[in-house]
Amino acid sequence: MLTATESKMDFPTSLPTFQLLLVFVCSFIVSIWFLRRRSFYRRLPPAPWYIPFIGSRQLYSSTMHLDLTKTAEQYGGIYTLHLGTSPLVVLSNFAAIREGLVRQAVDFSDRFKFPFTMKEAKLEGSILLSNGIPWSARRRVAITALRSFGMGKRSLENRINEEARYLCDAMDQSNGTPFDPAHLVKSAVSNIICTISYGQRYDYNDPVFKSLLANLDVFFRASAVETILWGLPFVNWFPPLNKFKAAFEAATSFSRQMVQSHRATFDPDNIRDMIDAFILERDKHQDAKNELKEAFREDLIWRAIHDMFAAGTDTTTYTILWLILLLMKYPDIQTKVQKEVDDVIGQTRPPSVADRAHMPYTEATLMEVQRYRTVAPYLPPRAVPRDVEIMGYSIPKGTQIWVNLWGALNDPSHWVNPDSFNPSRFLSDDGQQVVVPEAFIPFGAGRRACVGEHLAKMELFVFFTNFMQRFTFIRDGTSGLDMTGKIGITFVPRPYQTIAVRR
Ligand code: HEM
Repeated sequence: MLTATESKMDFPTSLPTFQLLLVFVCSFIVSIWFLRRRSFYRRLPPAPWYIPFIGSRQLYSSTMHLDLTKTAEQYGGIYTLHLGTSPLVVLSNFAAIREGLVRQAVDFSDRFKFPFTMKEAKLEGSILLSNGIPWSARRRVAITALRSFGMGKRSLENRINEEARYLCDAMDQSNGTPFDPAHLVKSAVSNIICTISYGQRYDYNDPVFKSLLANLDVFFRASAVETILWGLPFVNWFPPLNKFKAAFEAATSFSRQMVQSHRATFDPDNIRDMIDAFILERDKHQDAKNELKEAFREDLIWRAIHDMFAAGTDTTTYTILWLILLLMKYPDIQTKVQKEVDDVIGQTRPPSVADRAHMPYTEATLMEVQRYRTVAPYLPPRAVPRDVEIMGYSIPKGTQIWVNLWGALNDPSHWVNPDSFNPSRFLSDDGQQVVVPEAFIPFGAGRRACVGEHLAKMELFVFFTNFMQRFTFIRDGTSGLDMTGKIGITFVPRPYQTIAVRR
């Protein structure tokens, strides 16, 4: 039998053996994990050169849409870029985008979580930037509200026609002299989503409305480098980001106040607009003990409403501004649309969405504007929720995914001469039918595709036909027709002047 002293003396020899074994087992596990990880990373799609710790030059480019598309010509439709020290995978032609967003929709539908999450931004209340059940529940309420208060409804068509008349009247005040149409178009477009979301429209000169739109612009016009900064974890305090924080605070305080005032007058038997629809949902789930209660938290409602306002204003506005610029550049196309408008609608009756079916050339022109100068050239970044395989490559869980819509809309295997502006590409041989190629995806694809697609198409058609009933847009002799545009969160024309000549 061992004495206490002898048994204590055993420890110095047995403990290191145990520790050694532990270290060995841990090292073995870590090595296996590391080797598997390394071989997994080795199977990432091919990558062009990049600067360690800074990343790939394509991501810092002021013509990012073109650079991403050019890279696909060399590396294929799926490739890897680097942002800081992290790889990110780009889906950059139609085949790759369809494979990810449609065929593997479950794994490619999450948004990347931006480290730029100043507390006030409340990304967890967003539609555009949240994930999981809260995202799908909010998305569902927004789509239902759009249906109830808008999409496809005759009352909304009347509202858009009414707004188009305000807009044409405001343009008419230029009396045939050059003017910049940006503020007028933006105010008119924004008034449609304001009617649906807040239940009211605003005068184009209302100072509160003007400052709301100006603050929205600060965000959407962020440069490529600035948006890259939002994706880095350690720069939240970085002074150049303060202007975005201030603009965000100012723009969103509007939605916050609107939600408060709606709450004060809320009547569950009279749902007036989208804010009321969200308040109703919140009341339904307030006693629940699940994610829906969290999804519709009272203090988060404004966030989803702000998303609808922002996404519904910027994209449609700049599509119309590209349209006016292209009409000036291609007067023959403008004349053809005017003829179709005269033949089908005439000069006196307000346009109707039902006319679309009889106006293939007008429809084809709008589609070609959306293809040729797509306002959303790349989608808000996504991330894969687990390790996934795609097109023979492996992408580790959490990797950021970029989707280059510009690549799909200019993919030479789907579009003949993609660099030329040609509405006829969307027409049947006899010019009587609209043909929609599968690679035409300006509103995205899959589970996260744009919730406002139908509304946007309705707005584009009604505004366009109202313009063509009343005006011919011609260029101001002194200013050029610059098609290069500017990349921010959306792709917009540089400021320009037009002359709206009364027909
Ligand atoms: C010409 C006009 C428009 C274009 C080109 C456009 C395009 C897009 C695109 C490309 C996306 C990203 C889809 C994805 O990630 O797969 C998107 C998302 C979204 N759009 Fe639009 N959009 C337009 C108008 C609108 C309008 C009028 C509204 C609101 C009424 C709207 C609300 C949204 C929202 C809320 C999302 C986020 C969807 C989600 O993450 O689930 N958009 N849009």
